[in-house]
Amino acid sequence: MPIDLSLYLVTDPGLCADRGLVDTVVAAVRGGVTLVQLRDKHASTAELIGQARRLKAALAGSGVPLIINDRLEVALAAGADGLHLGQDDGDVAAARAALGERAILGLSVQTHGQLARLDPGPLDYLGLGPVFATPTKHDHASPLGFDGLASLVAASPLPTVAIGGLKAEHAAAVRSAGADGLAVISAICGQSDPEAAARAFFASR
Ligand SMILES: Cc1ncc(COP(=O)(O)OP(=O)(O)O)c(N)n1
Ligand SMILES: Cc1nc(C(=O)O)sc1CCOP(=O)(O)O
Ligand SMILES: [Mg+2]
Repeated sequence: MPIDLSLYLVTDPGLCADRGLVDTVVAAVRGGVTLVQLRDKHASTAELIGQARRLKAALAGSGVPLIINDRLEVALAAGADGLHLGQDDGDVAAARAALGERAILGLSVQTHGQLARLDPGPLDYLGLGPVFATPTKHDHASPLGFDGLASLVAASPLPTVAIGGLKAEHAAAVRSAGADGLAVISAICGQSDPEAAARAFFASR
């Protein structure tokens, strides 16, 4: 089945803390989120596996896949639906071999050079960013803006999702740039009503 990248929620332990990770994700899915990524740069492997299993149980029956950020062993142990890797997070061909053909495998891309060097074979989608500077990721690359995003999308051999500083009011411009969807953290995770925050991304459709 093709992946629906329309609205991709990436979680953050700090921003989701008030409402709790699972409640935030469940509410966001009610609001229309189509894909969820568990991203926690500080949790131990055991903690991440526990979080992933709880999220997977909460998403059961929703049709929304659970992707794990960075950590192949967590994706495997938790039976997650996929993995998202950055440029320095490991070998995509090895990840595909370990996860199997049915898993969803994504890769972050920031430059045309990275695009030119990648082998799309093992991959399902690319995360392109950051569109804007964002305090949520301190080590992000130079912002692309919408023109830079459109240029990468046009050269991409795979479906794309834009990320970095994106809010509901950017949905139309991201789609005009040709991306298949938006990935967001703070526009949903940090909000008091994650369901309404997610719904707002579809308001201008
Ligand atoms: C959908 C999506 N796109 C890009 C990223 C960033 O991945 P990476 O560059 O590996 O940075 P970290 O998220 O690991 O800090 C992502 N997570 N998801
Ligand atoms: C996880 C992540 N990756 C980025 C990239 O550019 O690859 S930007 C980013 C953080 C996105 O958070 P927010 O939606 O709050 O700006
Ligand atoms: Mg990473």
